[in-house]
Amino acid sequence: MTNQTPPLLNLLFVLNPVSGDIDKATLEQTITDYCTERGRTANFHHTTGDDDLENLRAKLAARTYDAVFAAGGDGTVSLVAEALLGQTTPLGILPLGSGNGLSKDLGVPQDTQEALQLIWRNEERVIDTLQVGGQFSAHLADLGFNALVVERFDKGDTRGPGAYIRIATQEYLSYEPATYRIETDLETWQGQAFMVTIANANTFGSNVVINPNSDLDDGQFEICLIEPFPAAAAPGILYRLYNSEFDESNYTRRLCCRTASISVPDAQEVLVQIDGEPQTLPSPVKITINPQSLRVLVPLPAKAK
Ligand SMILES: Nc1ncnc2c1ncn2[C@@H]1O[C@H](COP(=O)(O)OP(=O)(O)OP(=O)(O)O)[C@@H](O)[C@H]1O
Repeated sequence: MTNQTPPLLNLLFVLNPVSGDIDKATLEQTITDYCTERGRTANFHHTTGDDDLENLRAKLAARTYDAVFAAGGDGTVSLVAEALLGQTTPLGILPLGSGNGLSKDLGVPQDTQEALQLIWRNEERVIDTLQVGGQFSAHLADLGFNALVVERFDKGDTRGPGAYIRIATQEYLSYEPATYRIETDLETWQGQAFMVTIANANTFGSNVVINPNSDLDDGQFEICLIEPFPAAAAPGILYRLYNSEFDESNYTRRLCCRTASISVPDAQEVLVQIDGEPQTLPSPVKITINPQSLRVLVPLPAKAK
């Protein structure tokens, strides 16, 4: 569902200074100039990495904004989305992270100057979000291989896509898939998996399409399984993942559902990656949907610009 918005005049930009290893020294001035030229007011809030959700909520409680833009990667987008959950204020995205998955799913331009056009040419879309083990997720969460790589990435000194690929290659060589038990409102599946993705959206920031042809606003989500595969099958699986052919592989399956519970038999806790952030959660991990819970700004369709 999309709606034309009234002019957004008073804007808050939530800036993550470290995301994506991108220098943002001149970003505030660029945004301020762009907004001033178009009769908008730009306000700024910087994340610190500590108590960011509480601090942002306090800022939003103290003053009303017409829209709040996340200027960072998926973690920053998720932070702002959670602060705006269930409210009428829309989320805008300036993609400035390592991967920027949700912005790609929403068709937001990856170039900052082009993305800034969202402040005056936009429409609003209302999307679903998820609760994964009690934690908010606007985009994608997973257990298994990717969660492990994200945890190692998070502990490392280097950000950006190059560091992610280097760690993934190292971890793949020694990775042992776990057994998962997945109970949804419709079915039960148990078996070994290389990774288990809980998908509200379609595409990882790396452009891997883990959940093709699914909607962000259909009241349901998908659990996308990649089962253990021989090394010789890896290039074929990767090819399918980059070409929206997830269901065409012999090693993949998708469960579509409204609620789910995922456990690793005999494990008390599991490592879960949620919107790019690694977390250790008690097993089983329960997943529920927050239907139509977040307003997001998306570009106007091409013919309406
Ligand atoms: N000032 C800061 N100093 C250090 N870490 C910060 C700061 N502000 C936010 N963070 C941390 O940044 C992380 C979120 O980064 P974000 O996801 O936006 O960018 P990214 O990881 O580079 O990109 P992507 O998620 O697209 O791969 C969170 O872990 C958050 O705690």
